[in-house]
Amino acid sequence: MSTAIEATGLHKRFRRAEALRGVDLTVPAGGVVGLIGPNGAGKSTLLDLVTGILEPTEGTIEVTGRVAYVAQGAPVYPGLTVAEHLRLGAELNPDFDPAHARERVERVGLPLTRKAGRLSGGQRAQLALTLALAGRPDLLVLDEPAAALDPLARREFLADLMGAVADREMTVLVSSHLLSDLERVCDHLVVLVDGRVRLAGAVDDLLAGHRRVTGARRDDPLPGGQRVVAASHTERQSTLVVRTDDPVLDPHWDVTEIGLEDLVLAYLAPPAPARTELEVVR
Ligand SMILES: Nc1ncnc2c1ncn2[C@@H]1O[C@H](COP(=O)(O)OP(=O)(O)OP(=O)(O)O)[C@@H](O)[C@H]1O
Repeated sequence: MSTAIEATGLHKRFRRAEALRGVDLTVPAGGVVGLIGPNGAGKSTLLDLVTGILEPTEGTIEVTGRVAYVAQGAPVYPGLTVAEHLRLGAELNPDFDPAHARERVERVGLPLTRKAGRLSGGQRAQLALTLALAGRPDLLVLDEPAAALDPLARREFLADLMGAVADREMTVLVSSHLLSDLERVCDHLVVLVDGRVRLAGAVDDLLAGHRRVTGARRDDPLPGGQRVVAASHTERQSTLVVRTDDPVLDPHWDVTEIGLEDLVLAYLAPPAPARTELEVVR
């Protein structure tokens, strides 16, 4: 499988903050990659490095093909009309496909003569997405594209984005701090916490490789080689999220599958202490 993004040992320091603290990441080409993490995790910084707006302090990043970037808030020129945006796009970008842009503008119902400053938040996001797609990128990067939209507009925007992806060979890297935005649309997930990648992989593989286990509380350290991602305890019961490629056969534990939201939440929580390891009986 070819690679869209390859980052190795990526650090980015600003004067006061270390936004990225050693990111190693391989993003396969094709499909939608969700970048999720809490506020301040370094998502925008990583996207700025992917798009070449920023240079890393340390490490390397390689991106394959043409890149289009819709930055946070879907910036457009408020004083220019929709038609003027299309003309500007064509002038600035030799790869711009004006027919595609015009067809899309009509389809999503953007009035050509309306100034961008008078469009709704959802329409502005659509305009920014149209301009990006018309550049026929190999990699489309979107930073919190739906943040300003209400839930319905959000859903429509993301569904439309999925349609655009299905029509062509393209990788989409889309960031959000809301998993609900991403879980319906992404094939691949990267969880960034505190400037580091805490989890990355194909969604199907991630779901297959984790289980939630519950059982009567044990205070003694649990032997075994499987990694506990998160643990919570009541007086009597322990609930663990474990990373395991092997079936958990110990009858002490009740094992269930885990949904994507709970899986991501487990990785967003502070890491479980190393001693809480679960015995896996093969
Ligand atoms: N230009 C900058 N100058 C100084 N510090 C910065 C700059 N850009 C980002 N930072 C800092 O780097 C850290 C990561 O910020 P970043 O915007 O990449 O996070 P984020 O995950 O995109 O957050 P959010 O979800 O809030 O947009 C933060 O501590 C932020 O204050």
